[in-house]
Amino acid sequence: MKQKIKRKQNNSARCIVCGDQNKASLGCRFYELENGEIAATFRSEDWHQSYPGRMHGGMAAGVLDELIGRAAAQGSDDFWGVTVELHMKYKKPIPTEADLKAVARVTKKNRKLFEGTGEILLPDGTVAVEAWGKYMILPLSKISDGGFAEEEWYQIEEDDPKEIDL
Ligand SMILES: CCCCCCCCCCCCCC(=O)SCCNC(=O)CCNC(=O)[C@H](O)C(C)(C)COP(=O)(O)OP(=O)(O)OC[C@H]1O[C@@H](n2cnc3c(N)ncnc32)[C@H](O)[C@@H]1OP(=O)(O)O
Repeated sequence: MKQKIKRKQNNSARCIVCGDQNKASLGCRFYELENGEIAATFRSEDWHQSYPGRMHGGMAAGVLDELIGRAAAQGSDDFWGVTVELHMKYKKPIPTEADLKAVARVTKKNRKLFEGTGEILLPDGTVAVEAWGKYMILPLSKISDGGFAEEEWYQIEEDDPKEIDL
C-alpha cells in the first residue's frame, strides 16, 4: 500500500547503516510516514553478505535497530537514545545487490524507555525479517563526545520520493 511521506530524517556521516560518507554503509534513507510509521530504503551490496548472495543477518539487525530507534525520533532532529534489547526473527533470506525497504513503529513509550517493532521487506513485499527492540532515551552528551550533531548529522539534499509503496 502506498504511504505519503511527511519528512525525511537526517543522515549521519560515518554510521554503518546510514553513513553518507562511509563506503561500506547500507546508505539507508529514513522517511516519516503520514500513518505514524517510519520507512527505510537501502541497497544490500555484495560486501554486506554472509553467505554468497545473502545479506548478513547482522546487517539486517543493524537496519531494524536504527529504524525502530528512529521511529521514536519522528519530527525531531535532536532526539537520542541507545538500544538496550533487540530480538530478531529471520524468516526469509535477503538477497545482496537488491533495493530494499523496511518499516517500523513505536509500540510503547514512557519518559525513559520506548519499545517498537519493524520489518524488512523483500522486493515482492514479503516480510523477510522481523524485530522487536527496547531503547533508553538519553541526551546526546551521554552517548557521544561533542561535535556529532553539528558536524556529522545533516539532511542529504536530493530528489526525494513523495510516497513509498510498502
Ligand atoms: C534510539 C533513538 C535514535 C534516534 C536518532 C537516530 C540516529 C542515531 C543512530 C541510532 C543507532 C541505533 C542505536 C544503537 O545502536 S545504540 C548502541 C548499542 N547500545 C548501547 O551501546 C547501549 C549500551 N548500554 C549502556 O550504555 C547502558 O547500559 C545504559 C546507558 C543503557 C544504562 O546505563 P546503566 O546500566 O548505567 O544504567 P543506570 O544504572 O544508569 O540506570 C538507569 C536506569 O535505567 C534502567 N535500566 C538500565 N538498563 C536497562 C535496560 N536494559 N532495560 C531497562 N531499563 C534499564 C535502570 O534500572 C535505571 O532505572 P531507575 O532505577 O532509574 O528507575
